[in-house]
Order: sequence, then C-alpha cells, then structure tokens
Amino acid sequence: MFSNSKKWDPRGKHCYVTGGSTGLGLSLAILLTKKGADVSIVARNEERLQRAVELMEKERQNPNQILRSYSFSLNDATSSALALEAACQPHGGRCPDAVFMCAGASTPGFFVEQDERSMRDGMDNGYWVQAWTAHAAAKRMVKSRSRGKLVFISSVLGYMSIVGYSTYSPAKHALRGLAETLRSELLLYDIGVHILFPGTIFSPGYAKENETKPKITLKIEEDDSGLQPEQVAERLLDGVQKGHFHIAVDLIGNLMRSSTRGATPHNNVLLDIVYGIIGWIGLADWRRGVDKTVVNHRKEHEAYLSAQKFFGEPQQTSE
Ligand SMILES: NC(=O)C1=CN([C@@H]2O[C@H](COP(=O)(O)OP(=O)(O)OC[C@H]3O[C@@H](n4cnc5c(N)ncnc54)[C@H](OP(=O)(O)O)[C@@H]3O)[C@@H](O)[C@H]2O)C=CC1
Ligand SMILES: CCCCCCCCCCCCCCCC(=O)[C@@H](N)CO
Repeated sequence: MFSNSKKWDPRGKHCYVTGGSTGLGLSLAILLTKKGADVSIVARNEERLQRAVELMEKERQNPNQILRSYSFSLNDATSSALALEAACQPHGGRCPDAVFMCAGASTPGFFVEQDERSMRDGMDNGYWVQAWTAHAAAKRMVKSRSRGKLVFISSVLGYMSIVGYSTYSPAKHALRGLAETLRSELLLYDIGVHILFPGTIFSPGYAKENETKPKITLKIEEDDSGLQPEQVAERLLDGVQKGHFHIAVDLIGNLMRSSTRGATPHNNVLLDIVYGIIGWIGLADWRRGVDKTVVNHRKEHEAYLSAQKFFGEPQQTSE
C-alpha cells in the first residue's frame, strides 16, 4: 500500500524471458521493453524469435536498451545453461536481474491413452523446461553474488486438476514444490522467487492444445472466461512488483490460491481470508458440479474409447 517507492522497477534491468517468442512470454517481453528494460528472449523457433524482436523493437524506449533473442531448446540442463550464458554476453557476462520462465506446453488427453514418452514429455515441457533454467540462473546469481528474481509460470492446474491433464498438471504442481523450496532457500542469497498461477490464456499454445483436448475438458473449462496474454503479463508484473510470492491473475486463481495456500505468505491478509472463505464453500460446490459432468460423460467416453479400439488389448500400451 505504501511501498510505491520500493516497487521493483524493470527500467535498465536485464530481464530474461524464456518462451518469449509467443503467447504470455512475448506479451511480457513487450511489456518489459515498454518499461525500459533490457530484454533477452529464448525459444526454439528462429523465425518466431525474429518476429518477436521486431515487435519489441517497436516499443524501444531508448537507444541503449539491449533487445536480443536466442534460439535454444530448454529441455535439458546443458542447453538451458548455454542459453543463459549466451544472453549474459552482451551484458559483460553479468547475470540477468530477473528470470521469467514462461516456456512450457501442454498436450491434454486421457490418462489411459498416454504412454511412457508422452508422460515424460509432460514433465519435460511443464517442469524441467523451467527447472533447468532456474537451476542455471540461481547458480550464476550466487556465484556472481548478484541478487535477482526467479519467476516461475505454473497454472491454476498447479493448485488442482481436472480430467485430461494427467501429463501437465503434475508438472505444474511440481513447479510449486520447487518454487516453495527456493523461496525459502534463496533467502540465503537475497534472491526473490515468484510463481504465477493463471487460468486460460488465449495464446497460440492454447489454440494448439485445444487440437488434442478432450471435449469433456474443454466443457469444464468453460467456467473460466480466460484472459489475453497482454492482461496476464500486466498482472504478472504487478504481482512481482508488489513482492507477491504466489501470483493469481483473476478471481478463480485467487480463490484457489487462498484455499490452497499451505504455509505461503499472505498477499493481503484480509482479502485472502475473504477469498479463502468463498473458496472453501464455492470450490467444493464447483467440484460437485464438475464430478457430475464427468460421470454424465461416461457413455460418450465409452463410445469414444471403443472407436479408438482401446478395448480388447489389456496388456498393450497405446503407442
Ligand atoms: N495458455 C494457457 O491457457 C495457459 C498457459 N500456462 C503456461 O503459461 C506459459 C506460457 O504459455 P502460452 O503463452 O500459452 O504458450 P505458447 O505455446 O503460446 O508459447 C510458448 C513459448 O515457449 C517456447 N517453448 C516451449 N517449449 C520450449 C522448449 N522446450 N524450449 C524452449 N522454448 C520453448 C515456445 O517457442 P518454441 O516452440 O519456438 O520453442 C514459445 O515461445 C506456459 O508455461 C504454460 O504452461 C498456464 C496456464 C494457462
Ligand atoms: C466459486 C468457484 C468457481 C470456480 C470455477 C473454476 C473454474 C476452473 C476451470 C478450469 C480452468 C482450467 C484452466 C487451464 C489453464 C491451463 O493451464 C491450460 N490451458 C494448459 O495450458
């Protein structure tokens, strides 16, 4: 409330944004550029990175801002460290001041249709894609005795889950586990940790996941009206600037946050209590409705599995 003067200001800071070529990451990269930050974005596809940098260039506030893109896969420790290393070069090797881990992907589907590859991909694209970057960045910050911020992107599916997210929701819950540990441990070095729990974001990734999303999942998600990537980016930055650890971007997220808080610090004690009470009652009620929707879907699901020739081969995994 009275902390405006202490608010974190991205101006002149080096912000490292993974997944900065599309969706939330791109909106955040543009927003940070508008705020006068140096921005490095990382993703795999070069063309999309190029286009993203062009959009960022349009928002440049001064000629000194360093706006760069780096093409790396962030699915393993080595390339995640190399990506960070590359982005430090134009900054004389200095570590970024803030690391926003927006990279991620989800491929919804039914659990019984998954195989070893898709389950592991779920953790790679939901958990490791951020964990490796956090690890590389934390080591670099501590070694160079620089303070910084680590910002994870989870989902409301990191607080709860629904049918269809067996490969994705566990990874988003795991991010919470990592963030909770690091918030405590990195106090040793004065490194700040934040984690975002958004609902539906109308991004290119969302359009893509809807191609494989079970109808039942899509139907349950209708209760969430969704937000544009620009809105989520604004609210994310606002939460970081206010120093919030768990950041929710809408009412649903705040209800989930307050009724699943465990031992996380409050954002706003009074409001969190109100959210907590509404959530305590409302979410259980919502869940009853969702359970009913799932049960009512049994027949259609049986027909779907039959059409997929799922039955009759109990020992085989679907490849
Ligand atoms: N959209 C939604 O409804 C929601 C999304 N989220 C989370 O928000 C984050 C952003 O989502 P969204 O904007 O929808 O995503 P998009 O799919 O629109 O963008 C994802 C970005 O991450 C990059 N990326 C993905 N995987 C990798 C990888 N392995 N290595 C390097 N870069 C990678 C992509 O580029 P490229 O493919 O070229 O590498 C792209 O820049 C994700 O973590 C997502 O899980 C959370 C809640 C809801
Ligand atoms: C009173 C209580 C009312 C509660 C209503 C709750 C409605 C929640 C609907 C589920 C939303 C799922 C969003 C998934 C976001 C995501 O992470 C995926 N798009 C994957 O990327």
